[in-house]
Amino acid sequence: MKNQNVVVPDAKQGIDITIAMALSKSLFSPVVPKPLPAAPGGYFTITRKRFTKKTETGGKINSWVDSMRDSSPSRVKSTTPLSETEDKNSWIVNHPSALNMFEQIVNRSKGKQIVMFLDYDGTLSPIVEDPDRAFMTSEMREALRDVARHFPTAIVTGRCRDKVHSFVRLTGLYYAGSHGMDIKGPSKNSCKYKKGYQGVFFQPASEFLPMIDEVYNVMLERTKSIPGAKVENNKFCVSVHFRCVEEKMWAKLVEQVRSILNDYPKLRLTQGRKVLEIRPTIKWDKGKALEFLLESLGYANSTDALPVYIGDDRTDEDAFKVLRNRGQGLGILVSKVPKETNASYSLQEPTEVKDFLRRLVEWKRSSLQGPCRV
Ligand SMILES: O=P(O)(O)OC[C@H]1O[C@H](O[C@H]2O[C@H](CO)[C@@H](O)[C@H](O)[C@H]2O)[C@H](O)[C@@H](O)[C@@H]1O
Repeated sequence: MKNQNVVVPDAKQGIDITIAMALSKSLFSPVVPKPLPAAPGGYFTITRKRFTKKTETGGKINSWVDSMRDSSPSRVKSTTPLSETEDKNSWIVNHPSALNMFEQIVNRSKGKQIVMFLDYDGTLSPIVEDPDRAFMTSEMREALRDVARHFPTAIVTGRCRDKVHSFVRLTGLYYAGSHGMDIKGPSKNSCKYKKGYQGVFFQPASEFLPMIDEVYNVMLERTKSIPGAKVENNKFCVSVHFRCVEEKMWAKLVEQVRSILNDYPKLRLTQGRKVLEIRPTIKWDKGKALEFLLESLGYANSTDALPVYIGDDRTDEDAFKVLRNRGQGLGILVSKVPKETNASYSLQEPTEVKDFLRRLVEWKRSSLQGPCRV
Protein backbone atom coordinates (compact mmCIF):
# COMPACT_ATOMS: atom_id res chain seq x y z
CA MET A 1 0.00 0.00 0.00
CA LYS A 2 1.56 3.23 -1.07
CA ASN A 3 -0.95 5.67 0.23
CA GLN A 4 -3.56 5.73 2.93
CA ASN A 5 -5.63 8.80 2.19
CA VAL A 6 -6.08 9.07 -1.49
CA VAL A 7 -9.68 9.92 -1.44
CA VAL A 8 -10.05 12.35 1.38
CA PRO A 9 -7.78 15.24 0.57
CA ASP A 10 -5.92 17.14 3.24
CA ALA A 11 -8.04 20.27 3.22
CA LYS A 12 -5.35 22.62 4.47
CA GLN A 13 -2.77 21.28 2.10
CA GLY A 14 -5.31 21.43 -0.72
CA ILE A 15 -5.90 25.14 -0.19
CA ASP A 16 -2.20 25.86 -0.05
CA ILE A 17 -1.61 23.91 -3.23
CA THR A 18 -4.43 25.71 -4.98
CA ILE A 19 -3.26 29.14 -4.03
CA ALA A 20 0.37 28.31 -4.67
CA MET A 21 -0.52 27.06 -8.08
CA ALA A 22 -2.66 30.06 -8.80
CA LEU A 23 0.27 32.28 -7.96
CA SER A 24 3.06 30.25 -9.49
CA LYS A 25 1.67 29.06 -12.78
CA SER A 26 1.67 32.51 -14.39
CA LEU A 27 -1.94 32.08 -15.37
CA PHE A 28 -3.38 34.80 -17.43
CA SER A 29 -6.17 35.18 -14.93
CA PRO A 30 -6.43 38.68 -13.55
CA VAL A 31 -8.28 37.20 -10.60
CA VAL A 32 -6.46 35.21 -7.93
CA PRO A 33 -8.92 33.73 -5.45
CA LYS A 34 -8.49 34.31 -1.75
CA PRO A 35 -7.98 31.20 0.36
CA LEU A 36 -11.37 29.64 0.74
CA PRO A 37 -12.63 27.99 3.87
CA ALA A 38 -12.07 24.27 3.96
CA ALA A 39 -15.62 23.10 3.47
CA PRO A 40 -16.19 19.38 3.74
CA GLY A 41 -16.19 17.77 0.30
CA GLY A 42 -19.63 16.89 -0.96
CA TYR A 43 -18.48 13.99 -3.05
CA PHE A 44 -19.32 10.44 -2.59
CA THR A 45 -15.80 9.38 -1.77
CA ILE A 46 -14.40 6.10 -0.64
CA THR A 47 -11.47 6.23 1.69
CA ARG A 48 -8.55 4.11 0.59
CA LYS A 49 -8.61 2.34 3.94
CA ARG A 50 -12.23 1.28 3.61
CA PHE A 51 -11.85 0.54 -0.05
CA THR A 52 -8.78 -1.59 0.38
CA LYS A 53 -9.97 -3.44 3.42
CA LYS A 54 -13.19 -4.41 1.76
CA THR A 55 -11.68 -5.42 -1.53
CA GLU A 56 -8.68 -7.21 -0.13
CA THR A 57 -10.61 -9.28 2.35
CA GLY A 58 -12.44 -10.62 -0.65
CA GLY A 59 -16.14 -10.64 -1.42
CA LYS A 60 -16.77 -7.28 0.31
CA ILE A 61 -16.29 -5.48 -2.95
CA ASN A 62 -20.06 -5.79 -3.19
CA SER A 63 -20.55 -2.80 -0.93
CA TRP A 64 -18.72 -0.67 -3.44
CA VAL A 65 -20.71 -2.21 -6.25
CA ASP A 66 -23.88 -1.45 -4.25
CA SER A 67 -22.96 2.20 -4.14
CA MET A 68 -22.49 2.13 -7.89
CA ARG A 69 -26.11 1.07 -8.26
CA ASP A 70 -27.18 4.31 -6.72
CA SER A 71 -25.08 6.79 -8.65
CA SER A 72 -27.08 9.84 -7.68
CA PRO A 73 -27.62 11.38 -4.25
CA SER A 74 -29.39 8.88 -2.06
CA ARG A 75 -33.10 9.04 -1.64
CA VAL A 76 -34.38 10.85 1.39
CA LYS A 77 -34.20 8.63 4.41
CA SER A 78 -36.67 9.13 7.18
CA THR A 79 -36.70 7.76 10.70
CA THR A 80 -40.48 7.54 10.49
CA PRO A 81 -41.54 4.94 7.96
CA LEU A 82 -43.45 6.68 5.23
CA SER A 83 -45.20 5.30 2.24
CA GLU A 84 -43.56 6.17 -1.05
CA THR A 85 -46.25 8.74 -1.86
CA GLU A 86 -45.97 10.44 1.52
CA ASP A 87 -42.21 10.43 1.19
CA LYS A 88 -42.44 12.13 -2.15
CA ASN A 89 -45.03 14.58 -0.86
CA SER A 90 -42.94 15.72 2.08
CA TRP A 91 -39.89 16.03 -0.13
CA ILE A 92 -41.71 18.22 -2.61
CA VAL A 93 -42.94 20.45 0.21
CA ASN A 94 -39.33 20.96 1.28
CA HIS A 95 -38.01 21.25 -2.28
CA PRO A 96 -40.87 22.80 -4.23
CA SER A 97 -40.84 23.13 -7.98
CA ALA A 98 -38.91 26.23 -9.08
CA LEU A 99 -41.59 26.70 -11.74
CA ASN A 100 -44.40 26.75 -9.18
CA MET A 101 -42.38 29.07 -6.95
CA PHE A 102 -41.26 31.30 -9.78
CA GLU A 103 -42.83 34.50 -8.40
CA GLN A 104 -41.26 33.94 -5.01
CA ILE A 105 -37.86 33.35 -6.63
CA VAL A 106 -37.91 36.51 -8.72
CA ASN A 107 -39.16 38.49 -5.74
CA ARG A 108 -36.02 37.42 -3.91
CA SER A 109 -33.97 38.88 -6.74
CA LYS A 110 -35.35 42.43 -6.31
CA GLY A 111 -32.45 44.87 -6.35
CA LYS A 112 -29.99 42.07 -6.99
CA GLN A 113 -28.17 40.77 -10.02
CA ILE A 114 -29.16 37.19 -10.82
CA VAL A 115 -26.08 35.14 -11.73
CA MET A 116 -26.85 31.82 -13.41
CA PHE A 117 -24.82 28.65 -12.89
CA LEU A 118 -25.80 25.60 -14.89
CA ASP A 119 -24.55 22.05 -14.85
CA TYR A 120 -24.55 20.35 -18.27
CA ASP A 121 -25.37 16.62 -18.25
CA GLY A 122 -28.81 15.85 -16.86
CA THR A 123 -29.53 19.57 -16.55
CA LEU A 124 -29.16 21.12 -20.00
CA SER A 125 -29.07 17.81 -21.84
CA PRO A 126 -30.91 14.60 -21.02
CA ILE A 127 -28.88 11.63 -19.75
CA VAL A 128 -28.16 9.28 -22.65
CA GLU A 129 -26.14 6.09 -22.99
CA ASP A 130 -23.38 7.52 -25.14
CA PRO A 131 -21.61 10.48 -23.45
CA ASP A 132 -20.44 11.67 -26.87
CA ARG A 133 -24.01 12.15 -27.97
CA ALA A 134 -25.41 14.12 -25.03
CA PHE A 135 -26.59 16.98 -27.20
CA MET A 136 -28.69 19.93 -26.14
CA THR A 137 -31.89 20.58 -28.05
CA SER A 138 -31.94 23.72 -30.19
CA GLU A 139 -34.77 25.04 -27.97
CA MET A 140 -32.53 24.66 -24.93
CA ARG A 141 -29.69 26.42 -26.74
CA GLU A 142 -32.02 29.29 -27.61
CA ALA A 143 -33.23 29.57 -24.00
CA LEU A 144 -29.64 29.49 -22.74
CA ARG A 145 -28.51 32.09 -25.25
CA ASP A 146 -31.31 34.42 -24.11
CA VAL A 147 -30.51 33.84 -20.45
CA ALA A 148 -26.85 34.67 -21.08
CA ARG A 149 -27.90 37.90 -22.78
CA HIS A 150 -29.66 39.05 -19.62
CA PHE A 151 -27.66 37.50 -16.78
CA PRO A 152 -24.02 36.56 -16.20
CA THR A 153 -24.08 32.83 -16.95
CA ALA A 154 -21.66 29.98 -16.31
CA ILE A 155 -21.70 26.33 -17.33
CA VAL A 156 -20.15 24.27 -14.53
CA THR A 157 -19.48 20.69 -15.57
CA GLY A 158 -17.45 17.57 -14.97
CA ARG A 159 -16.73 17.45 -18.66
CA CYS A 160 -13.70 18.70 -20.45
CA ARG A 161 -14.23 22.42 -21.16
CA ASP A 162 -13.67 22.13 -24.92
CA LYS A 163 -16.12 19.26 -25.18
CA VAL A 164 -18.90 21.06 -23.35
CA HIS A 165 -18.21 24.15 -25.45
CA SER A 166 -18.63 22.06 -28.58
CA PHE A 167 -22.03 20.92 -27.28
CA VAL A 168 -23.24 24.33 -26.11
CA ARG A 169 -21.74 26.40 -28.94
CA LEU A 170 -22.47 29.77 -27.37
CA THR A 171 -20.12 32.66 -26.71
CA GLY A 172 -20.44 35.20 -23.95
CA LEU A 173 -20.66 32.59 -21.17
CA TYR A 174 -18.19 31.39 -18.55
CA TYR A 175 -17.23 27.73 -18.96
CA ALA A 176 -15.94 25.79 -15.95
CA GLY A 177 -14.90 22.31 -17.12
CA SER A 178 -13.37 19.33 -15.24
CA HIS A 179 -15.52 19.98 -12.16
CA GLY A 180 -14.40 23.60 -12.07
CA MET A 181 -10.68 22.89 -12.51
CA ASP A 182 -10.64 24.56 -15.92
CA ILE A 183 -12.34 27.95 -15.94
CA LYS A 184 -12.47 30.31 -18.87
CA GLY A 185 -14.51 33.47 -19.13
CA PRO A 186 -15.91 35.06 -22.26
CA SER A 187 -13.59 36.95 -24.56
CA LYS A 188 -13.15 40.65 -23.77
CA ASN A 189 -15.39 41.57 -26.67
CA SER A 190 -18.23 39.22 -25.88
CA CYS A 191 -18.41 40.02 -22.17
CA LYS A 192 -21.26 42.31 -21.25
CA TYR A 193 -21.19 41.69 -17.53
CA LYS A 194 -18.30 43.62 -16.14
CA LYS A 195 -16.74 46.99 -16.81
CA GLY A 196 -13.03 46.78 -17.58
CA TYR A 197 -13.27 42.99 -17.93
CA GLN A 198 -9.89 41.58 -18.90
CA GLY A 199 -10.72 37.93 -19.29
CA VAL A 200 -10.67 35.02 -16.85
CA PHE A 201 -8.65 31.84 -17.13
CA PHE A 202 -7.93 29.61 -14.18
CA GLN A 203 -6.59 26.05 -13.98
CA PRO A 204 -5.81 25.16 -10.36
CA ALA A 205 -4.80 21.59 -11.25
CA SER A 206 -2.57 22.29 -14.24
CA GLU A 207 0.35 20.35 -12.81
CA PHE A 208 -1.79 17.19 -12.97
CA LEU A 209 -2.21 17.33 -16.74
CA PRO A 210 0.55 14.80 -17.66
CA MET A 211 -0.56 12.47 -14.88
CA ILE A 212 -4.18 12.53 -16.01
CA ASP A 213 -3.13 11.81 -19.60
CA GLU A 214 -1.11 8.85 -18.41
CA VAL A 215 -3.95 7.53 -16.29
CA TYR A 216 -6.37 7.93 -19.19
CA ASN A 217 -4.17 5.76 -21.42
CA VAL A 218 -3.61 3.13 -18.74
CA MET A 219 -7.32 3.05 -17.97
CA LEU A 220 -8.17 2.63 -21.67
CA GLU A 221 -5.90 -0.38 -21.80
CA ARG A 222 -7.17 -1.92 -18.56
CA THR A 223 -10.85 -1.63 -19.44
CA LYS A 224 -10.50 -3.14 -22.92
CA SER A 225 -11.67 -6.49 -21.64
CA ILE A 226 -14.77 -5.05 -19.97
CA PRO A 227 -17.58 -4.83 -22.52
CA GLY A 228 -19.44 -1.50 -22.40
CA ALA A 229 -16.86 0.34 -20.28
CA LYS A 230 -16.03 3.75 -21.63
CA VAL A 231 -13.17 5.93 -20.54
CA GLU A 232 -13.40 9.66 -21.14
CA ASN A 233 -10.52 12.10 -20.88
CA ASN A 234 -11.92 15.18 -19.21
CA LYS A 235 -8.55 16.93 -19.17
CA PHE A 236 -8.12 17.30 -15.39
CA CYS A 237 -10.03 14.15 -14.54
CA VAL A 238 -10.80 10.79 -16.10
CA SER A 239 -14.33 9.42 -16.23
CA VAL A 240 -14.89 5.69 -16.29
CA HIS A 241 -18.44 5.05 -17.40
CA PHE A 242 -20.26 1.90 -16.34
CA ARG A 243 -23.75 2.73 -17.63
CA CYS A 244 -23.37 0.13 -20.38
CA VAL A 245 -21.39 -2.41 -18.38
CA GLU A 246 -23.21 -5.51 -17.19
CA GLU A 247 -23.53 -5.53 -13.44
CA LYS A 248 -21.60 -8.78 -13.12
CA MET A 249 -18.55 -6.96 -14.52
CA TRP A 250 -18.68 -3.99 -12.11
CA ALA A 251 -16.43 -5.67 -9.56
CA LYS A 252 -13.77 -6.18 -12.21
CA LEU A 253 -14.04 -2.56 -13.25
CA VAL A 254 -13.64 -1.39 -9.65
CA GLU A 255 -10.53 -3.55 -9.34
CA GLN A 256 -9.03 -1.85 -12.37
CA VAL A 257 -9.71 1.61 -11.00
CA ARG A 258 -8.32 0.59 -7.65
CA SER A 259 -5.07 -0.56 -9.12
CA ILE A 260 -4.67 2.84 -10.78
CA LEU A 261 -5.24 4.65 -7.49
CA ASN A 262 -2.54 2.54 -5.87
CA ASP A 263 -0.09 3.74 -8.48
CA TYR A 264 -1.14 7.39 -8.31
CA PRO A 265 -1.51 8.51 -4.69
CA LYS A 266 -2.21 12.09 -5.73
CA LEU A 267 -5.47 11.05 -7.33
CA ARG A 268 -8.78 10.28 -5.70
CA LEU A 269 -12.01 8.65 -6.72
CA THR A 270 -15.50 10.11 -6.79
CA GLN A 271 -18.75 8.87 -8.24
CA GLY A 272 -21.35 10.47 -10.47
CA ARG A 273 -24.28 9.09 -12.40
CA LYS A 274 -23.09 5.65 -13.51
CA VAL A 275 -19.58 6.99 -13.69
CA LEU A 276 -16.42 6.69 -11.59
CA GLU A 277 -14.24 9.76 -11.71
CA ILE A 278 -10.52 9.83 -11.06
CA ARG A 279 -9.38 13.32 -10.14
CA PRO A 280 -6.61 15.26 -8.41
CA THR A 281 -6.65 15.40 -4.61
CA ILE A 282 -6.66 19.20 -4.58
CA LYS A 283 -9.41 20.86 -2.63
CA TRP A 284 -11.31 22.20 -5.59
CA ASP A 285 -14.81 21.40 -6.72
CA LYS A 286 -17.90 22.95 -8.30
CA GLY A 287 -18.57 24.89 -5.10
CA LYS A 288 -15.13 26.47 -5.19
CA ALA A 289 -15.60 27.23 -8.87
CA LEU A 290 -18.87 29.00 -8.04
CA GLU A 291 -17.15 31.15 -5.42
CA PHE A 292 -14.29 31.88 -7.78
CA LEU A 293 -16.69 32.97 -10.51
CA LEU A 294 -18.70 35.18 -8.17
CA GLU A 295 -15.45 36.81 -7.14
CA SER A 296 -14.39 37.24 -10.77
CA LEU A 297 -17.69 38.97 -11.44
CA GLY A 298 -17.15 41.31 -8.51
CA TYR A 299 -19.70 39.69 -6.21
CA ALA A 300 -17.29 38.02 -3.76
CA ASN A 301 -18.89 39.14 -0.52
CA SER A 302 -21.66 41.10 -2.05
CA THR A 303 -25.31 40.94 -1.17
CA ASP A 304 -26.06 42.52 -4.55
CA ALA A 305 -26.06 39.18 -6.33
CA LEU A 306 -28.50 36.30 -6.33
CA PRO A 307 -26.62 33.25 -7.57
CA VAL A 308 -28.91 30.55 -8.96
CA TYR A 309 -27.31 27.12 -9.43
CA ILE A 310 -29.14 24.35 -11.29
CA GLY A 311 -27.73 20.82 -11.31
CA ASP A 312 -28.69 17.16 -11.07
CA ASP A 313 -25.61 15.39 -9.84
CA ARG A 314 -23.85 14.51 -6.61
CA THR A 315 -21.01 16.81 -7.63
CA ASP A 316 -23.45 19.74 -7.83
CA GLU A 317 -24.11 19.33 -4.11
CA ASP A 318 -20.80 21.13 -3.44
CA ALA A 319 -22.23 24.21 -5.09
CA PHE A 320 -25.62 23.87 -3.38
CA LYS A 321 -23.79 23.63 -0.07
CA VAL A 322 -21.79 26.80 -0.76
CA LEU A 323 -25.00 28.72 -1.45
CA ARG A 324 -26.65 27.33 1.65
CA ASN A 325 -23.62 28.21 3.82
CA ARG A 326 -23.44 31.71 2.35
CA GLY A 327 -27.15 32.16 2.98
CA GLN A 328 -27.22 33.67 -0.44
CA GLY A 329 -28.73 32.45 -3.67
CA LEU A 330 -30.61 29.32 -4.41
CA GLY A 331 -29.90 25.80 -5.48
CA ILE A 332 -32.27 23.93 -7.77
CA LEU A 333 -31.94 20.15 -8.02
CA VAL A 334 -33.01 18.48 -11.25
CA SER A 335 -34.57 15.19 -10.25
CA LYS A 336 -37.71 13.17 -10.75
CA VAL A 337 -37.28 11.37 -7.45
CA PRO A 338 -36.72 12.60 -3.90
CA LYS A 339 -33.03 12.77 -3.10
CA GLU A 340 -30.94 14.00 -0.23
CA THR A 341 -29.84 17.43 -1.30
CA ASN A 342 -28.70 20.87 -0.20
CA ALA A 343 -30.78 22.46 -2.93
CA SER A 344 -33.90 24.40 -1.95
CA TYR A 345 -36.00 23.91 -5.06
CA SER A 346 -36.46 21.24 -7.68
CA LEU A 347 -37.15 20.78 -11.36
CA GLN A 348 -37.95 17.38 -12.78
CA GLU A 349 -35.96 17.25 -15.98
CA PRO A 350 -34.10 19.33 -18.58
CA THR A 351 -37.32 20.38 -20.33
CA GLU A 352 -38.42 22.00 -17.05
CA VAL A 353 -35.01 23.66 -16.81
CA LYS A 354 -35.65 25.11 -20.26
CA ASP A 355 -39.11 26.37 -19.18
CA PHE A 356 -37.57 27.96 -16.10
CA LEU A 357 -34.88 29.69 -18.18
CA ARG A 358 -37.50 30.96 -20.61
CA ARG A 359 -39.63 32.35 -17.81
CA LEU A 360 -36.63 34.13 -16.34
CA VAL A 361 -35.97 35.79 -19.68
CA GLU A 362 -39.63 36.79 -20.13
CA TRP A 363 -39.70 38.22 -16.61
CA LYS A 364 -36.48 40.15 -17.21
CA ARG A 365 -37.71 41.52 -20.53
CA SER A 366 -40.99 42.66 -19.03
CA SER A 367 -39.25 44.25 -16.06
CA LEU A 368 -36.95 46.15 -18.44
CA GLN A 369 -39.97 47.49 -20.29
CA GLY A 370 -41.50 48.75 -17.07
CA PRO A 371 -45.22 49.17 -16.34
CA CYS A 372 -47.57 49.63 -19.34
CA ARG A 373 -48.52 53.22 -20.07
CA VAL A 374 -51.93 54.11 -21.49
O1 LIG B 1 -21.13 17.88 -14.35
P1 LIG B 1 -21.93 17.32 -15.47
O2 LIG B 1 -22.11 18.27 -16.60
O3 LIG B 1 -23.22 16.71 -15.01
O4 LIG B 1 -21.01 16.12 -16.02
C1 LIG B 1 -20.87 14.93 -15.28
C2 LIG B 1 -20.51 13.79 -16.20
O5 LIG B 1 -21.46 13.86 -17.27
C3 LIG B 1 -21.30 12.95 -18.34
O6 LIG B 1 -21.72 11.68 -17.93
C4 LIG B 1 -23.09 11.61 -17.59
O7 LIG B 1 -23.87 11.89 -18.78
C5 LIG B 1 -23.70 10.94 -19.84
C6 LIG B 1 -24.50 11.43 -21.03
O8 LIG B 1 -25.84 11.64 -20.72
C7 LIG B 1 -24.15 9.56 -19.34
O9 LIG B 1 -23.98 8.59 -20.38
C8 LIG B 1 -23.32 9.16 -18.12
O10 LIG B 1 -23.79 7.95 -17.59
C9 LIG B 1 -23.42 10.26 -17.04
O11 LIG B 1 -22.53 9.97 -15.97
C10 LIG B 1 -19.90 12.99 -18.88
O12 LIG B 1 -19.75 12.00 -19.88
C11 LIG B 1 -18.87 12.83 -17.78
O13 LIG B 1 -17.59 12.98 -18.34
C12 LIG B 1 -19.12 13.95 -16.77
O14 LIG B 1 -18.16 13.88 -15.74
